[in-house]
Amino acid sequence: MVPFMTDLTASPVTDPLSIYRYRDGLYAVDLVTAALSLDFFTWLAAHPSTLAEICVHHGFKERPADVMMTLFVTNSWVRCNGSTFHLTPTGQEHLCSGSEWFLGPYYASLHDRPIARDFIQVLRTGKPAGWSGDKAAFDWHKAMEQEDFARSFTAAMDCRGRYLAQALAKKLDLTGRNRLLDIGAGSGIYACSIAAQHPHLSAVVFDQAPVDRIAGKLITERGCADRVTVTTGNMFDGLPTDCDVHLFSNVLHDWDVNEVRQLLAISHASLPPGGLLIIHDAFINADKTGPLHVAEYSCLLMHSTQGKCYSTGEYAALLTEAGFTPGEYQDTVVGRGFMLATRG
Ligand SMILES: C[S@@+](CC[C@H](N)C(=O)[O-])C[C@H]1O[C@@H](n2cnc3c(N)ncnc32)[C@H](O)[C@@H]1O
Repeated sequence: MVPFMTDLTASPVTDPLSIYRYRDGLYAVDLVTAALSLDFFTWLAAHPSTLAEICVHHGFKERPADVMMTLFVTNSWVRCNGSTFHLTPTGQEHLCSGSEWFLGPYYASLHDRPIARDFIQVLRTGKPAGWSGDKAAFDWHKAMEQEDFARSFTAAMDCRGRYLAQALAKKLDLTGRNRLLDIGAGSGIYACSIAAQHPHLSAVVFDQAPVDRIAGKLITERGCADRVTVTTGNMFDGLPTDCDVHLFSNVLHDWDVNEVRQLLAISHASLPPGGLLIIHDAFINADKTGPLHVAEYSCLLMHSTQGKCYSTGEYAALLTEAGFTPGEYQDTVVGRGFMLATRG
């Protein structure tokens, strides 16, 4: 077999963790600021509430409210007893007006930051920022149909994936598997890295135009074209049926729970019995108490996409409902990891 031109099995010499962390966690402070601008913590101290009660009282939608409460629990400002959220002593002392240690005014000069203001809209509409009725606003999915935006977004995913994909590929046991379908593949860096690490596999990169063309060029440049091909399509319309491994890498986190359900059902319908599904992403833990950097990253996704970082428990339930047998979560690098599931 001819080796790929780029060694996609190589790891970097140094650790880029802090560089990923700044980018991933960037929006969390704006969500904290938004909550303080509504004096949310003072209200919660007086009214311990379930997520549904918080949503009803404040007119919030469930997806953004869940991301917000997960951030606060993860920071130990709020705890969840049963299904009721209460302020912790830290939250009561530093986040409630009336306390001599209240830090709200320290954040007041940040209230008008554009992202903090967006968060109030996202909490109230449930729609990603820019989708809330402003026609001129940014629509990520529409933008991805434009060549220039698709090229720069795909480059962003590609450079991030160069490190994450080799780490994932090294942890996967794909013995006895033949052909991988990388769904919403972007540049194809995951398909190429997995094929490089597992030389018996072929792979299909599945994405829509113009990302398909961008991926095709990169796959050729990396010397992977003899084993990695591109198929163009809309994943919501169905998937090729000739693969025994499916990969959703950083795809499900862009979508709300109904679309995740739909995508898992489509994957189930296209895999053979015993087929393997890999979800590669940043996962909240099962009891939704961390990790902090994933709770922070989820703020960015909640702001800009229709999704969030789902918990391992939420994925296990959705996978079971779709007819898969979910496996344990496994870590890779920089707060990412994967869950495997077998098609029943
Ligand atoms: C966040 S990127 C993830 C790219 C890559 N899997 C990774 O891990 O970096 C989401 C990808 O899903 C693709 N996508 C979005 N909607 C899609 C659809 N309906 N059908 C196929 N691909 C889609 C986008 O074009 C984009 O490449």
